[in-house]
Amino acid sequence: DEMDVGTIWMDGEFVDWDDANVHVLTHALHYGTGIFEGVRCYETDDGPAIFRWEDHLDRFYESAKPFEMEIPHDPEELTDATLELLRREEMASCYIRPVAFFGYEMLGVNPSDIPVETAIAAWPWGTYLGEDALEEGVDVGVSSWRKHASSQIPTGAKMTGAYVNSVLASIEAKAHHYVEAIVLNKEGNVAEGPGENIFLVRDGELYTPGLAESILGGITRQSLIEIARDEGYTVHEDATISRGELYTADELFFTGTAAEVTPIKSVDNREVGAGERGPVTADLQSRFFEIVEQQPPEYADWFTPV
Ligand SMILES: Cc1[nH+]cc(COP(=O)(O)O)c(CN[C@@H](CCC(=O)O)C(=O)O)c1O
Repeated sequence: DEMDVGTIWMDGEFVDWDDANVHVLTHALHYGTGIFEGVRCYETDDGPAIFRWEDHLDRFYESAKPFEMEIPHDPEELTDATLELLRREEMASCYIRPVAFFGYEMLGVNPSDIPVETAIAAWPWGTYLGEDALEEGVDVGVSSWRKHASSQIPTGAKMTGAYVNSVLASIEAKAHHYVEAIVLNKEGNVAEGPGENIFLVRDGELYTPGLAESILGGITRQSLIEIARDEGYTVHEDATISRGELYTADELFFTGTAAEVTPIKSVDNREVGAGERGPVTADLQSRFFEIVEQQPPEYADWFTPV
């Protein structure tokens, strides 16, 4: 199949893609008790380099904390395994998916005696929201499913089971012929996308919901905040954005490892601004891609060479 790039690292071994399997009574399959990361490696002017690897690896271990999950591999081992995987597969630009999960022992909700399994896969992954999404922008719909509150599931952690919320929102968006959803939190204010953070531009200033809005603290979000400020923009990073403000925004865009910087051109069939990628979005999008392709010295610590 088109994703098969050869080998996958599983608990210390490199195994063939087709042999990277788990038992059907794996705890995480039944109860959503896995944690994962999404990381991009970019082909830069100085060779392939992973974008903000340390930040993603930090979040990987943080995501395990609410489950009292002990990942039986230290950061150095996972870093070496990832670099070795990318070198073996000779992939310059790719998407890296580390995952750790309660494996197979016995079922029952409590995972405390279940062994933890860890795997790292990588494959080429193009534009997340469609071929022309980065240039043309995407049409999105506000979901009728609300984001679970961080008091119900820690939204700062990338827990596999939590993504049923994102899946439901995504199914609904597609059913309504939208490319993607925007999910509101239980207060009815804007949280994020199913797999992305969101930014709003109004009168040249940027606004993005903060952690109190039950969002994932995205690494691309953090990068865009820093890049925008370096470019002289004012950024409100703990904004509370109401649904109506989505309709009257000058510009909207998603950020994420997979989504990168994707303009939003309409919400619930209302055009955003001129109904196309806005000027501030275009400016920050091109600066983001310039950075990930050229590794400029001022952002050098964001890159781990392969
Ligand atoms: C809910 C959610 N919010 C925000 C983000 C952006 O976070 P960051 O990647 O650190 O900037 C992601 C990443 N979504 C990952 C999974 C996508 C998938 O379909 O699976 C990703 O972009 O890798 C989310 O899943």
